[in-house]
Amino acid sequence: MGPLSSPLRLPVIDFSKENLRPGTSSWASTCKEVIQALEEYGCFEAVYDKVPLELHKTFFNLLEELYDLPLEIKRKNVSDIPYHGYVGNQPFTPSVYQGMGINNAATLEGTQDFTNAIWPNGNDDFCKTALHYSKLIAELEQMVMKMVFESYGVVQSHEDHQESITYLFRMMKYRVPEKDEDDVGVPIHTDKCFIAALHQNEVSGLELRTKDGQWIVFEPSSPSSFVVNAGDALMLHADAIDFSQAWANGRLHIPCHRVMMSGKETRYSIGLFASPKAGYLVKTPEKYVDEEHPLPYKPFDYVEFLKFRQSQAGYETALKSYHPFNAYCGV
Ligand SMILES: O=C(O)CCC(=O)C(=O)O
Ligand SMILES: [Fe+2]
Repeated sequence: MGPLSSPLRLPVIDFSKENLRPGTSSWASTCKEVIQALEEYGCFEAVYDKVPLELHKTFFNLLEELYDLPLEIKRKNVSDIPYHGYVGNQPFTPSVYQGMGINNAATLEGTQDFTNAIWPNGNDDFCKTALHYSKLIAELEQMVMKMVFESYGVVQSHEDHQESITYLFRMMKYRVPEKDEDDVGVPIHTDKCFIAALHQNEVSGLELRTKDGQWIVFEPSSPSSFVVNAGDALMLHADAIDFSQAWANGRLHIPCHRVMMSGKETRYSIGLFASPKAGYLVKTPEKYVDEEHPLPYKPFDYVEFLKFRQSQAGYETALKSYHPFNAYCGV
């Protein structure tokens, strides 16, 4: 096989280094790799062994048990925010897909709320494991976000940013399509969050689109790998910074992606999505706005935005643009 036929791969970035701490040379070189990858692909493969393999395995076993519960139990995972609760077995969702969500994940309250809704007598094992697991993944995302802020020269805003976010932990099951059944697991979309970290069992299916329209199938190079993916809210943030500070090449790519099912095995995956908290107004910090650099987007409430996306008007907007922030809050 010549180089032309070798499949495209995501950049691989090692987050397992011993002393990956701000101020060290490995931190500085990893920052560079992160920004290059986010600007070119909007995503990368993070090798992150702070989540022990045993924990991945334990959690994915619990996930199988969770999905073996009757549908009426799984439907107890409700949320008034679109795609934050149980999704599946409805005419408008892909037939092979089911997803459930822990809101306010990486906190004891959030994880307990989920557990108590599904198991009224509690399920300590699930609760503890999900909490530990999501906290470790959140640490990876926090590192990546700190690197983004540092690279764009606004590291002092990272703490405020950290205060403004909440985590949604989504757990997905994709069954093998039947003969002649649609093999789409998740239709093409961009994530709406700031940043997401995704991990899968040994079954691939996640495909991410490059700037020039080619599809990269995520084939992890190690069992400790995550896809780190930039969402629409991060583009907004980076645009604002870029705008105000006239950074050359400071624009992130937000990759469209999808899940396609093939083969004969059930796919499980998880994603931790860092998003603005409900009621929190996403806006360009005032210090970046002046006559020369007018507001790039109108301030908006993220959860209201998600609700808009769910409405008929939002649906029609999404058909026209994969980057619906412009349509929703463009100046
Ligand atoms: O299952 C996956 O790997 C990705 C799912 C996804 O893109 C999403 O839930 O937004
Ligand atoms: Fe996604």
